[in-house]
Amino acid sequence: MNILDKIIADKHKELVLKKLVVPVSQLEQAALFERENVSLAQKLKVSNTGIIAEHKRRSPSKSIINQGLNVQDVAEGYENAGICGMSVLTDGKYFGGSLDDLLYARAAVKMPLLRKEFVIDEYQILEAKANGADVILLIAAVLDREQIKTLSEFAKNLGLEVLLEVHNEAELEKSIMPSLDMLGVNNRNLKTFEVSTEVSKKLSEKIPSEFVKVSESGISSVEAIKELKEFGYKGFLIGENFMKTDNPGESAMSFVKKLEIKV
Ligand SMILES: O=C(O)c1ccccc1NCC(=O)[C@H](O)[C@H](O)COP(=O)(O)O
Repeated sequence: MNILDKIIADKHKELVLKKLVVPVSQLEQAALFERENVSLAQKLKVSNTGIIAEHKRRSPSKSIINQGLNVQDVAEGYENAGICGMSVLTDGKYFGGSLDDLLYARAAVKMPLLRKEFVIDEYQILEAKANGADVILLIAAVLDREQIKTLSEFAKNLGLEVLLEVHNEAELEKSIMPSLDMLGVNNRNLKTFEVSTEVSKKLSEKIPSEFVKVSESGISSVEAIKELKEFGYKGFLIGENFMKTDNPGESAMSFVKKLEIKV
């Protein structure tokens, strides 16, 4: 079993328990359920920099990254840095995140928030909405076409945007459909942890132009972003590079400033 299989097996168990503790009706009654969505796709389309910065305490590939920070401080720092949106990892077992992280980030900032989760069930999309997300992630490596269609349409009906993540051509080909807003290419192979921005470059020409292209993982320099922009990418998801520092917001701010000079 690779790490992705293990995560998904755990998600199935987690969901059985969660549904017993918090019924759908409770999620639908949350005050944030009525909140109007802020579009990440629109922000990326008009931005010169396109940074989506992630809150990531630890990960299966890197173990501990930074466990000593307050998510609200990180969110405020990122917003002050002028980034386009924030990704909040909500998986507890493998990433040290929680839905509370999403809720606290929402309380702190106005910018679009992506719930970074291994979504396999509509219930998780309701949780995302109830806890202040604007965007959900769907990972093609763990979903078939029918599931991508059902889950993305469900999210769209709730007013959420959908970032669909792929890592190879087969995943991309099976996933293209109108209910997606952004197509993300993960430079990290989630089964082997190998990372290369060449993956984004190779897949770029296969992504239809109506989708906002996002390059994810392993990005740590403005030069890498400059190169990826030449392949049509408008969004750049960065986690560890900011989170490994004592002040991710300040790191993001100096990164954005350097990028503005270069682009
Ligand atoms: O990051 C991991 O080790 C990982 C392992 C298994 C599944 C997903 C994983 N990461 C999720 C992500 O996609 C990244 O957190 C995100 O793209 C940011 O990556 P980075 O800038 O390299 O921290």
